[in-house]
Amino acid sequence: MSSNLRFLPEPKTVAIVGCPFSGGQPKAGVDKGPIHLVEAGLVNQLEGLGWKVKFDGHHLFEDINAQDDPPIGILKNPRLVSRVTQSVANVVGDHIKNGELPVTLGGDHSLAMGTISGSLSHHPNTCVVWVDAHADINSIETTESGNIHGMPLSFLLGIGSSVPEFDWVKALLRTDSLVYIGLRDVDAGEKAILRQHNIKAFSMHEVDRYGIGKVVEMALDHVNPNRDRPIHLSFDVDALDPSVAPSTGTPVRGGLTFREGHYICEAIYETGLLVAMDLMEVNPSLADSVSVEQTVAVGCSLLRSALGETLL
Ligand SMILES: NC(=[NH2+])NCCC[C@H](N)C(=O)O
Ligand SMILES: [Mn+2]
Ligand SMILES: [Mn+2]
Repeated sequence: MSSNLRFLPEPKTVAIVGCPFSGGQPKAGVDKGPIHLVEAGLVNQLEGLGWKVKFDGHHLFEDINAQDDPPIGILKNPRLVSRVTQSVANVVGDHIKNGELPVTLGGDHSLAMGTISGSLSHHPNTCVVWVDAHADINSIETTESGNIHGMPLSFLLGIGSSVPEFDWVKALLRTDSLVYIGLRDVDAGEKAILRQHNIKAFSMHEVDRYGIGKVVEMALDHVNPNRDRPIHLSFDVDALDPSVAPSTGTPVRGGLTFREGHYICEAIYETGLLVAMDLMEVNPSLADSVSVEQTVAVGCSLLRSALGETLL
């Protein structure tokens, strides 16, 4: 059987990049997300879909003492986040070079600075579909929290003043190569950035108006009109409604339904253009055990949908 993914040779191989990292935001526990996803049986589930699965333990990150990592401006843990995401960029890039599909499990969404850099290093023409309640595009000038998980896209796009600590991030992503789905909690400074750079976003308002089928089609028409560019799917579990995925650090009501979230993954798989996926912000320390189990299960099932599971 030949791979249904255009940029992936046979035998179709997924490399799980578990990233137990929480330094891009203040809540403990999000570093346990990847461990829970793997313990829930993710590897077997993907093998069940016909994938060869590579997973040899979670990524080990260097640690930097808090006192050695004072804020830059108001950015918190800047050196730690920079080094960790740089190592993730190398790992993800290497998997793609080896002909594998990297699936990165977060951990907080600052990790996407690494994963997307990794994708772009091998496929410079990659477009990004960012599924999130948040825009994660604050610059050093606009961030109010100083949490870098709210900022990865500004670095990747080269928006705002550069922060020397993040010099390794090559601003290789073009503003017309990014599209959002699911936004509903966007900071004032971020709204200004989206407007100024004409960045395409389908908020929950558009999901309500057009339906998810049309929204995904319009999103792909924007970044990938000829359906020939590699796609990096970065999925923040908080894009889903908190009733669907409660265990996450920054839940926002009014989110995607279970089916809408899965539809996005199914439709991206159907393009045959997926080259990398992130599943971020699962935090098993937040909420009760039933909610945790529910959130972890939904994370696994989103990943299965993006890797070809169908309903029939
Ligand atoms: N990946 C996330 N969950 N991001 C939440 C970001 C929230 C807020 N916009 C901030 O800059 O801090
Ligand atoms: Mn989010
Ligand atoms: Mn996010």
